[in-house]
Amino acid sequence: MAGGKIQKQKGRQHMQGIGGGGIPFEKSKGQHILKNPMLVDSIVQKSGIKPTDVVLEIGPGTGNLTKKLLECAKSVVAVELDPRMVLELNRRFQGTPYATRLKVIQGDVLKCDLPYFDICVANIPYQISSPLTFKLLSHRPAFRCAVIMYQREFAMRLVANPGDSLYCRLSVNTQLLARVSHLLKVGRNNFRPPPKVDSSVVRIEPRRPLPPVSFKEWDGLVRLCFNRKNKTLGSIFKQKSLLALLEKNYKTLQSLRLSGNPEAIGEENEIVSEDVTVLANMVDDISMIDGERENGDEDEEMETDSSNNLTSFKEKVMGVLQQGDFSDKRASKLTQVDFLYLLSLFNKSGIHFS
Ligand SMILES: C[S@@+](CC[C@H](N)C(=O)[O-])C[C@H]1O[C@@H](n2cnc3c(N)ncnc32)[C@H](O)[C@@H]1O
Repeated sequence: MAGGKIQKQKGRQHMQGIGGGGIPFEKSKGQHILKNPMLVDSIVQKSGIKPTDVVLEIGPGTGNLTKKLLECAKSVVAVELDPRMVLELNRRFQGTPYATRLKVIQGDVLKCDLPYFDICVANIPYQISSPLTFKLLSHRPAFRCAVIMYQREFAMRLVANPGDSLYCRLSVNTQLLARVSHLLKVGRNNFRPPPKVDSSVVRIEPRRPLPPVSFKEWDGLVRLCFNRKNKTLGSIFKQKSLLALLEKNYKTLQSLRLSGNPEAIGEENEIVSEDVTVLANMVDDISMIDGERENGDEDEEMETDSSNNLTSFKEKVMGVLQQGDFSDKRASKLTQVDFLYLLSLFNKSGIHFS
């Protein structure tokens, strides 16, 4: 493995330890280098890389994982933010048989265009976990699988099932687009310097084909439901402000349709063409915290006998929930299929969430 001994950096709290070539690690860039060769081997082995594969590595650092990837793959494209690491990486592989099969892109992976790849294998900086995951999932053509090291809690949210305490909007949205499975638990002492949290390696396999749903609509509905994931859908959809918003959407779409405006949503369940871009955009606020609102921060519920315009719209919404037997259900227990069914029922009644 590359890298010398860890040295204490007095007075430089953002730098913890020295990497290969004497590079001080920067905490702000999530620089925690894998130091356990057996773990690196295990990650590569579980990735199932074929000799014909192009592998994308994000954040190669000093190249400990990169070297093992180069041993199995046709080629490796590595995207690294830190120019010092890029220099170190080039120095490490220069003059070796690997040099011609490694391409290093210097830059922020969230901002650069990703090339074609079959598999992504990466020990990523944890601060970009969410946007990076959805950037990968919106990449086309879709890759075969990604094997990624995440902070343990983030990983457990990705793979959480209905009823699990960590089941949240991140779980539902990721699992709509991909099959996710937990591969390995990784203790913090496998890294230099050790991070404050434990980690897990997760496998992500994009679904092909993707479910026929507008992701903007999907995320609109899921966001509402998980805002209060332990409340019944009946009580969530009784909120006056929510009903008013949905009704406004409903009326706008009705009038656009009547006027023949092409921007109006056409056939129910039609998939809009910009969907893939939407995936990358909709994740900005999908973080580890699912944003459930505290009790006491409740919107006013619509009275059943209120005689304003909203009453009939509320009945329409309640009718949709009853039709699918959803009134007493909670987001925390709903499966992908449940959400897809609920969305289709709403859409069939002309109610939309984007
Ligand atoms: C957790 S370290 C992994 C290093 C190496 N792959 C290993 O396992 O030993 C994360 C690496 O990602 C790089 N990095 C941080 N932010 C990045 C970004 N936005 N785009 C690309 N690389 C980034 C860091 O400089 C660092 O080298």
